[in-house]
Amino acid sequence: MFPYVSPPDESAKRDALARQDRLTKPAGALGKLEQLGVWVASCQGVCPPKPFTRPRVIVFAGDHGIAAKGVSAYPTEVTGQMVANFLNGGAAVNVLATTAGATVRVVDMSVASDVAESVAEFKVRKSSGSIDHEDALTEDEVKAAVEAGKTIADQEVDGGADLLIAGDMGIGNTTPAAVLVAALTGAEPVAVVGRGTGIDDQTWMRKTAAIRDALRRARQVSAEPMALLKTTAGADIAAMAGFLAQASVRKTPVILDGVVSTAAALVAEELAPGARLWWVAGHQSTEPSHKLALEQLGLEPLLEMDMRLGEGSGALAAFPLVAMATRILAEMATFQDANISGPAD
Ligand SMILES: Cc1cc2ncn([C@H]3O[C@H](COP(=O)(O)O)[C@@H](O)[C@H]3O)c2cc1C
Ligand SMILES: O=C(O)c1cccnc1
Repeated sequence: MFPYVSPPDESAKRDALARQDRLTKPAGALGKLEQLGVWVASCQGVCPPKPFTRPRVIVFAGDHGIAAKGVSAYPTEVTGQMVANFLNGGAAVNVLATTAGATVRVVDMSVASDVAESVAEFKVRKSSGSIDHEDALTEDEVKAAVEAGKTIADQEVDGGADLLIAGDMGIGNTTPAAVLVAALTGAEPVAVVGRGTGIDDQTWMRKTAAIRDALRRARQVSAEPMALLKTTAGADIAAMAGFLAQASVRKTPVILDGVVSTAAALVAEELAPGARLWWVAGHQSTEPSHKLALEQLGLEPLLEMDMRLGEGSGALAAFPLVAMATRILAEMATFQDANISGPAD
């Protein structure tokens, strides 16, 4: 389904590393901002790198059958209501994107209600199977969802997007995300269960039992990414996996968000090995399985802000750092340009 993913450009990386040392600062003094700038240059295949002109957030919305088991602090109808909020510009993702200079697109992959025709082009179904005892999707549905994610990445890159973020909206979605992380890292249910939207202890117990039951089914197919998505993800998370894989095929850098986008990323790395080299982790959310997923991908989060929202919010909070890192490498004067003495020898 996905062609070979080539890694970011080594020669641009070498040029970027060398240029960092020529800029008017003590060598290494901008710390991780320097590494980030080098990563951007290697993704773009050019040094100095180009400042981002069209960072894009795609919010993948979908409901989850498992929500009926009482695993969230909020009711299912919030998913559709939040899609309307995104379209009206009133959600956290809208404000953060505007502040960061990014734009937002919403895609209804599997919301339980009909929200807006305008964002339902790729809609696969309403909600998903209750993963504690049945598959989330059928074979055809999972293929359509991954294909939709792939098409959306193509549309965005063809439309000029030079940095991509996948956000999530779906009541109950931290349950399938936790199951995916457990299935792909070998962790136990209690190590991956989190408080999601802010659940109480009773709900936590129901959620842990749901994760345990779903994990029993997921483990049987954990070596086959499409079967794992069919068993465990909804159409929203499956589309996100296709989107993240295709972003790397299209050599476009991605900032990962929280536990839901990172769970999708774990599967994307299975679908398209090497894709992870095109991603940075925007933040580490408070969900315990997010840390496990990031470790498995070998990604260190840029921020730790105790955020637990999704929607792309953590990735957007990190975007200004990525933009700064890029412009530092592109626009700072070198010692030679500014006629400043280099290190004493
Ligand atoms: C108003 C509201 C806005 C949100 N935006 C993102 N989420 C996030 O919280 C939900 C996941 O947590 P859980 O698994 O506990 O349901 C998802 O909708 C996710 O996108 C929201 C949740 C709510 C209530
Ligand atoms: O980690 C996240 O992105 C997250 C956490 C809680 C609820 N929704 C998303």
